[in-house]
Amino acid sequence: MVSQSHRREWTVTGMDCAACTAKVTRAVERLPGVSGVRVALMTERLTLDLAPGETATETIEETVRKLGFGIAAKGQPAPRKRTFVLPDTPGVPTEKHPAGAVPSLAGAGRGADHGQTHTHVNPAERDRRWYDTAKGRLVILTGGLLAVAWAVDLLTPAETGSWAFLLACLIGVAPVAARAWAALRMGQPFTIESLMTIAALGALLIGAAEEAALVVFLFAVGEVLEGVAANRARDGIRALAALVPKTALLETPGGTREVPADGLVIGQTVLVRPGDRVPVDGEIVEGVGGIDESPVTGESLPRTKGPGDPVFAGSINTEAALRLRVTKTPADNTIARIIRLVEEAEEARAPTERFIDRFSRGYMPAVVAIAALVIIVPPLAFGADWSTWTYRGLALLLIGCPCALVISVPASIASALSSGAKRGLLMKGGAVIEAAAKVTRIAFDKTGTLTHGRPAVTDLVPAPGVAEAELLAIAGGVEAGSSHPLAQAILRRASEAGVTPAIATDIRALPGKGAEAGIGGDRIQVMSPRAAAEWGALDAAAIDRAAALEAEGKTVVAVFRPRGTLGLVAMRDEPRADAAEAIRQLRSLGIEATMLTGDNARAAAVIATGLGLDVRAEMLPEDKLAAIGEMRADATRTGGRVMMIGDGINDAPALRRADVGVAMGSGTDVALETADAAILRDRVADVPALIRLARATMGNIRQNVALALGLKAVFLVTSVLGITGLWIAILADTGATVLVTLNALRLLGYDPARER
Ligand SMILES: Nc1ncnc2c1ncn2[C@@H]1O[C@H](COP(=O)(O)OP(=O)(O)OP(=O)(O)O)[C@@H](O)[C@H]1O
Ligand SMILES: [Zn+2]
Repeated sequence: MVSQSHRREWTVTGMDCAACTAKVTRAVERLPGVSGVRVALMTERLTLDLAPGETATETIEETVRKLGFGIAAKGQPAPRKRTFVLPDTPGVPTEKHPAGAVPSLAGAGRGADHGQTHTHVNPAERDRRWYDTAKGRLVILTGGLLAVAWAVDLLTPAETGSWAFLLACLIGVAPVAARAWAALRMGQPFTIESLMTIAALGALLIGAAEEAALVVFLFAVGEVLEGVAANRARDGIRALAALVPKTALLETPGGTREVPADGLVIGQTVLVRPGDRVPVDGEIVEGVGGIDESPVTGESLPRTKGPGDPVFAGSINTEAALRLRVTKTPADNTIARIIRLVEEAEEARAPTERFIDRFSRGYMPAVVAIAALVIIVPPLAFGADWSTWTYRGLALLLIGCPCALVISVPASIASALSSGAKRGLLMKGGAVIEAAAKVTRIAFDKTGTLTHGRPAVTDLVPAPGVAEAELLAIAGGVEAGSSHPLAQAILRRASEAGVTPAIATDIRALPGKGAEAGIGGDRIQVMSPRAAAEWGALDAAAIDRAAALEAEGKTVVAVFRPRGTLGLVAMRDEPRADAAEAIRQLRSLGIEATMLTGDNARAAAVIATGLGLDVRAEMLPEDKLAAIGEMRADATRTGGRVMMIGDGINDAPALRRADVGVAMGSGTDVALETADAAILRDRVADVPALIRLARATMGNIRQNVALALGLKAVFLVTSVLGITGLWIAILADTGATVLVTLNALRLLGYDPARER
């Protein structure tokens, strides 16, 4: 049976905690035709898998609305709560250009737009004020009623006053009870609203009308505060989405036209004026200028780019007018993929989070049962006063709300993900953060990770009777089809020397060893001296010479054919400037770093000694996999994890084998999907930064869980003992939620680059 379910997305607003998302999930998954439900708190996204032909979206939207949340199809503006304004970036004008003011490439000079700095406000993201929302109106309603009741109480006999409080409480709790009722009808008896309603009505029963009215008001205030805090945590993700301009200047035969950026197609040419944000991933075809990629990669220094260089959507063109050829569809932009990754990461739950989820599911009913016992047992068993113990039981009911506990983990994780994304550190979710925090060993790929990955030819050693140019031409011929860094080095040198590579046939790569091809009737091999020696291709003098070059930290390849050796080519790849410092930082974090390389042992040792880390050289790709397996077995014994850092291009298997595979540098574009994490800048120092961020996040989560549980525990005891009352209970509950969210927000300002 071939049935194609389809996926649809909505934006759901007003969810402040994981209890809210659970409510939505459980209500929607019961609807006919719904097979898969995902609700993301921080991105406010509802994703449903619907049966073929299922279009009853009205029922879905109606259901969510009944629960008290706002909903709109993805891309439509949904009712919001706060104004969201992108921080003003000096010198960056908005993408709105006055009609007729579109400059041509020739006319657009440096600073064409200077002096006109606007604040970028995305109208779709313009939120409503808190007091416009249902929760906000509840605050005003309950607060107003409470004030009136107090006035009545002051000015009239006590009897009338308590009637005023009764009325205030009943009217105030009505909207809450309605939401509780809606959830109850969808099979969810225990929600914060139902607890609240029971507590308010119970307080009325025992004659605590004034306090009941106050509790309803404080509950409403708490809801608004929670919403504000949750929204703050979301801003990070929204800021990313707001980076890409909505319009682009498309070049057409009829001139330059302003078009929606999301309608661009590959191959079109767009104009990017100085000061503008780049609207799309593309390649420069004309113009040279500094590109500030900090919004995308976190790299703060603008890089000078010219024709042929790639640029990312969302980066800022700082000085010159540029003409770009569109190379990626807008949906496939690097920034779009980063946003998707952060969003999906937020939905991927960490083990800790799953545990808390399970815990809180059984927790609500347990709280209700305990509260019932507190109310019933003392009066029945010991003849204690009913109203005293009812009061204490109700307080316990309010304390029992698990909101703070349930939001503690996702709030920290969402903050950490946004904080990381801002700095070009991407992690795919809570599970990755948890594993990264536990890393005790890191395996580094050498080429392109610890080194620049752009070796240069240093020595050409032709065999007697062979000309340098001939050696280069033949080696270049074999390497012509290869993207291996060594091949590129040889080809660059050939082109610099004006040597045309020989024409080669049947080129074959020998992974971890070299390459071979047919040239002029001979089978030519370009190989590591070690592999060449296995062929018996090198004489003693050549072996000595290769060893001497390798001892200088160079990578040597031998070029030979069955009839004899043609010579040696030595190349050198410089370590990245910050690599040694990064390794030192890792060591101070208690992490053991090892370099894995296919390169020769002597050269590898020279580089490793310079950087101060262990090395395992002359490894074939499968050896690297085995080494990571060993390291994992070793680390897990002590509860540690193994991280592998590579450029993501040819080491994807090794990245997958590690507990945490991290793709680093420019190749990450390719690796975003396969690696667990990515470091967008070419910086080794971002590796310790990633570890620090992960550890800080786990620390933050521990603080949050302790804070939530601790506050609850303290007030649980004081409520049962009758030391604190109903309104303290509700304050403690929402207070804990707000504190936990604020604590999580501290991660947004956490600078993982700083050693502490
Ligand atoms: N295309 C090639 N041309 C010449 N030599 C090659 C080529 N491919 C591999 N080799 C030889 O095999 C060795 C190992 O190559 P491999 O690709 O496994 O490692 P690498 O990528 O150079 O280094 P690392 O493991 O640090 O990334 C190289 O040092 C080189 O001697
Ligand atoms: Zn809640």
